[in-house]
Formats: sequence, structure tokens, C-alpha cells
Amino acid sequence: MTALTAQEFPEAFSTAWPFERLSDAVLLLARRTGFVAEPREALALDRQMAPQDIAGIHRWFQYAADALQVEMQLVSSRYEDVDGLASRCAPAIIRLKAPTADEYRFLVILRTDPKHFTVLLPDGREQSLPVPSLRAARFAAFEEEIDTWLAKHLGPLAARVERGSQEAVRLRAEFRSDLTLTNCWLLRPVPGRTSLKTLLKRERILPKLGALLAVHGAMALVAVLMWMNLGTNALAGHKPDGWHVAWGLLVLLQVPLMSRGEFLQSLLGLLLGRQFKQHLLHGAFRMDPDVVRQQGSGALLSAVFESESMEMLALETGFQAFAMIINLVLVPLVLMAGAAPMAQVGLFLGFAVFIVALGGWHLRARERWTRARQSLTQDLVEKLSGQRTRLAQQPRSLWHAGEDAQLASYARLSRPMDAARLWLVYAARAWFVLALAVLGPALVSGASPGLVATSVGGLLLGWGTLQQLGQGGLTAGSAVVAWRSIASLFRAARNEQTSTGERGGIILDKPSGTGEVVVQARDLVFRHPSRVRPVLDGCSFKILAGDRILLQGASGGGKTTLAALLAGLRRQDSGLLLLRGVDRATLGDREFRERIVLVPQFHENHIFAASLGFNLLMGRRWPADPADLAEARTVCEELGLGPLLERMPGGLNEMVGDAGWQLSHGEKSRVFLARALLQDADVIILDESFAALDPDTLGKVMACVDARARTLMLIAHP
Ligand SMILES: Nc1ncnc2c1ncn2[C@@H]1O[C@H](COP(=O)(O)OP(=O)(O)OP(=O)(O)O)[C@@H](O)[C@H]1O
Repeated sequence: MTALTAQEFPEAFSTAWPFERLSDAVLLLARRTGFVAEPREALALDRQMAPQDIAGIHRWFQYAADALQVEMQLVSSRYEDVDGLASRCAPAIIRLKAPTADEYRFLVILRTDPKHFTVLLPDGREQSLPVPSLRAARFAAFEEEIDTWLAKHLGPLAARVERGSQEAVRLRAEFRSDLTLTNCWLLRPVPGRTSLKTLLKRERILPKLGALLAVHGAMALVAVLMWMNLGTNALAGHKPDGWHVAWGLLVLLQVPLMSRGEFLQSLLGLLLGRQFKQHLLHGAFRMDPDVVRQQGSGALLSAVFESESMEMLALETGFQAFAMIINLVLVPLVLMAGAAPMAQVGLFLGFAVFIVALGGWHLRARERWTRARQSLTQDLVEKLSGQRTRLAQQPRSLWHAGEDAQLASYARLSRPMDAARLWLVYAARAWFVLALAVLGPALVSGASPGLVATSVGGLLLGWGTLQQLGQGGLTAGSAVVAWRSIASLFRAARNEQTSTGERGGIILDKPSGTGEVVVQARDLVFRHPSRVRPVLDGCSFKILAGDRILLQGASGGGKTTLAALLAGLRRQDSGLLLLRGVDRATLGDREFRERIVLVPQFHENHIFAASLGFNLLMGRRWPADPADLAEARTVCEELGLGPLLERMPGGLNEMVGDAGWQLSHGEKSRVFLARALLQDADVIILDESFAALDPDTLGKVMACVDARARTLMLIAHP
């Protein structure tokens, strides 16, 4: 199933943009959403692209996304989720097909709510379209077929399953799991490139923060009014003549204020938490691969834990800070109006300073403890990853060596942190007792009930505030420590100059034929940052279209390093590397990597915990078209994976990876090969990819690779 047709979605076709104006459409959408102000350069359509060529359009969207510094994500939705997608997709572009002719148009969706699309018209105006059900629109033709099937298999029961009900949708989805809606591209901002100002504006965060501040202010004011009312009336022995009703109303007023405050807090937490997560994920992909490798998986896992707690703690502290700052100002004012003003205010301020100092102590202790905890996590992950090696080759007596000392050191570092935590908790209670004691002489000397009530109100408010300050000190300290562990990940999101940068500006035509110079290297020099001598020094060569190159050399000679440079995973220190006459800076990393595809050595490659189909086609395009899946199946058969596919009950949908169907070494290496062959690259580099294959399979695999790779470089040992 591919595009929506005009018949299925009649209102939309007349509002959609023609193919020739696709670049104007993308540009206008990006501007209206506020994701980009002005593009760096004009967006040109790819000369070779045709409206029916989904692969070409997808490639062009990626080029446009790079140029505009946004993301364009191809999505597909299954039968049961289509309406959900419709209500969440904006801003997005959907390709629509005319019912008869081979004509396609592009629906440009600016906003959505559950019942309407706001679309951008080709003349720049906006129009609202009712979308009763995209599912009904898209799959109307199949409903009858499904009804017949249901009637046949469920008999009279089928009549009880109401059309459109949850059960009916689920049954239909089971029956036709192949029904999907594709050709929808979501436009999204790149998290690392969104300025704080844009973010605040787009999510309307400042008005929400303002409202939260106002709610907290109102709650504090109501609390003070309640105490004043109580003091001046109840404690003075006034009869209930209306003041008690006012008191009751003030109590009631707290309820809506509190629920509004909670709501705003949750909403802001959700918005900020989402931005934070997106930023971190984006950063993870922009980290230098060498840095990631050096850190080790344990440190990365710790960073994940820290990011979780950082998010929670930062939000918690931020919101508490609101109420606390208001109260820190309010408490001295209330106490000043009470029975022992100077003594109580002095005591309150003294305690506040004391608690801040305790917070500093806790921060330092927490930092040392966190380092010990991270090292424990790193050690545990290392031990788990090396479990098989340890079981097979390490004497049992050494399995737990050093663990006691490590745990003892961890326990020792926990002690000062726990002590600081305890002091922070008890400090607020100590304030309460001392402040009450200070009030004693005023009570004895017969201070007026109003003054005493105000003092007690201030004392209670002060108690709550110092508790918040102590708790805030704990969480802020933990958040600061967590931040230090993940700051590099966060900053990486803004990093454009890593080896994984993505800017681009040119789409190359398909190669014209054999003999053309595809790659030209002149005087390449590369030195690993930690090494003194360069691995590559003055390396020059040419690769022509159609070449079959065997690269051999001693172990450690630099073959893999050269492959990494060619495939755009590393940058040379000096020298020139051109792909079809264009250097990487001009071409952009995305285009460069799509043209030269590397199959890394087995231990550097990965099978993802996803379907086999995804693992095969992730380098081409995902979600995949039926044609992509058919080609993936053919390549698998050519590589001798046909019997495996037959054994798998789910076929290409079978889950593989760590928790899924376990693949053998040779099967995995052929999945890696198929993944590269399906990418339609100009040059394929295979780094020792055949080690695990028996002679029969090797013959098949070589024939398939030779037939499918336009230009090939094999790295192998002599
Ligand atoms: N990330 C790195 N940091 C520092 N040095 C590295 C790094 N990766 C590789 N090297 C060093 O660079 C040199 C070349 O390594 P490379 O992997 O390119 O060799 P190779 O020819 O592919 O070896 P093999 O045939 O054993 O796979 C080696 O001395 C290696 O120790």
C-alpha cells in the first residue's frame, strides 16, 4: 500500500501542491512553523527525481532537511494506528495520488487536531480540512473484503463486532497486517540547533512559567491571609460573625489553586523533559565515535542513568525553587509583623545560610560517591560483557577478586553523603523548636493574640520553607553531579564539526558508467589522536567506476583506517579526498556516506534488536516499501539466506538481535553484506567480511557481491 489517492481523500487533492513546487512547499512549511528563518541557499529540485520515484523524493527530502537544518522523517502507519498518526503528524507533507493519471501532489499540513488538518495552500494561505477518519479514507476499499472474511470465520459473532469499535479495528488489523499508510514525511526541528529563545516561543513556555509563578504567589498570599484572619479573630475571642466564613472560603480557594499549580507543573515537566531527552539523543549521535569507544559501555550506561535522574531532579528542583523563592521573601515579612520580630527573623536567615552551606557539603560528598558508583557500574558491565570469556578462561578463584575492596570504598564514600542528608533534614526541625523557644518570652509577657498568631503562622511557613530549601539543596546537588556526567553528551548536540556532522549541499547524479573516476585521494595523512606517528602518510590513489580492488597488508598497517576515511567515518588531517570530483565539505557527510558504503569488521558491526527487514533495509530507507522488502528477500536468497528466511516464522518481520532470533556468525555477516548491497552505493568497501563462510557459501556470496556492487574494494589478509 502506498499513497493516498484523491478519491480516498477528495478534499485534500485540490489543496495540495504540484510536484514542481515541492521545494517552495518545504520552504514555506519550515518558515511557518518557525523552525527556520531564512534558508542558507535556494532549494533546487533534483533533476533526476520524478514524482512517482519515492526513493528519489526521500533522498531529496533528506537533502532539503540538511540545507534547512531541520529533520524530515519518513513514517508509515499500520491500519490500527492511522488515525493516531493523522492527529499527531503536523507539520508534515503527505504525497497524494490522482485516482487515474500518474499524477502526484503533496499535501502540506501545518497543524492538526483530532478533527482537522490546517493545510498550506500553494498560494500561501491556510485552509482547514475536516478529517473524519484517515483510516476510513485510506482503507475504505478493503472494509468489505474484511467484513466478508469476518462473517465467514466468526459467523453470527461478526455481526456483534461493531464497525469502528476497538475490537473491529484490532480484528481488521490482524486480518490485513499488510495495510499501511506511507509517503508521509514529518518535519521536525533539530534539537541541538534550536535556540533557547525559539524553543521558549514555540512551546509558549514563558506564559506557562508566569502562570505558575502567579499561582504559587497566590497560594502563599492565601496562607498568610488565613493566619491573619485566624489570629485577629479566633485568638482574640471574636464570635463567629462572618470571619469564619471568610476563613472557610480561603481554605477552599487553596484547592483550585493547588490543582492549577500541579497541572501547570506537570505540563511544563512534560515539555521540558521531552526537549531534554531529544537533545540528549541527538547528542548521542554526534559524539565522536572514538570518544564513545574510549568511554566504554559501562560509562555510557551510567550516563543514561544520570540523564534520567538529571531530568527528574532538575525539574523537581526548578519547580520547588518557585515556591521557595516566594516564601523566602514572604517569611521574614510575616515574622516582622509578629510578636518576636528581630529574634525570629535573625534565626530564620541564619538557618537559611546554614542549610545552603550543608547543601555545599552534600554536593561534594555526592560527587565523590557518584564517581565510585559509576566505576562500579562500569565494572559490572565489563564483567557481564566478558562473561563467556571469564567462564571459559579465567580461574574461578579470580572471578570475584577485588570486589570486597571496591564495595568497602563505596560504603565509606556513602557515609559523609548520608550524614549531610540527615543534617539537611533535621535543620528545618531544629528551626521550628528554636523559633518556638524564641517566641516564649513574648507569650509570657502577654503579647496580643493577633501578634502571636502571626508569629506562629510565620513560624510554620518558615518551617515549610526551610524544609523545601533542604530538599532543594539535596536534589540540586544531585542534579549538578548528574549534569557533570552528561554535559558532554548534551553539548555534542550542538557540535557541527565532529566526524558525524551532517551538513550538505549537493545531490550527485547517478554514475555515468565504468571508467569514470569515482574516488581520488591525494597525499592523505591521518594520525590517531593518541598516537605519535601517522597511520597513513602521503597516501594517493584513484578508484574508477567498475573497479574490483583487493586491499591487502600486514595487520595494523592501516587498512581499516583508510576504509573509515573513505566511508566518511573519520577525517584526514591533510590531503585531498574527492568523490566524483567533489570534496566532503562541499558534498556534505550524508551524501558522501550514501555513496561510499563500508561494511565494518564483524566485531565493529551490529545486528539491531528489531525485525530482520529493518536490519537489512535500515541503510536504504525505513519504513520500507513492498518493493524494498521484495528486493531484500531476493538479495538474502542470493546470499544463501533463503533457508533461514523459510525457517523464520515471521520471515522478514522476525525479530532478531540480542533478545530475538539468534543468528550464527556466518548468517550475521551475510546480513551485514546484504545491508550494504541494498544501499545502492557507488562504492562498497568490505572489511574482512568473508571470514565466517564455508567455501560453498563463499562462492554464492562472491557471485552476488560481484553482480550487485558497482565498484568494490575488498580488505583481506594475504
Ligand atoms: N581508535 C584508535 N586509536 C588509536 N590507534 C588506533 C585506533 N584504531 C586503530 N589504531 C591503530 O592504528 C593502526 C592501524 O590500525 P588499522 O585497524 O587501520 O589496521 P589494519 O590494517 O586494518 O589491521 P588489521 O588487518 O589487523 O585489521 C594500528 O596500529 C592500531 O593500533
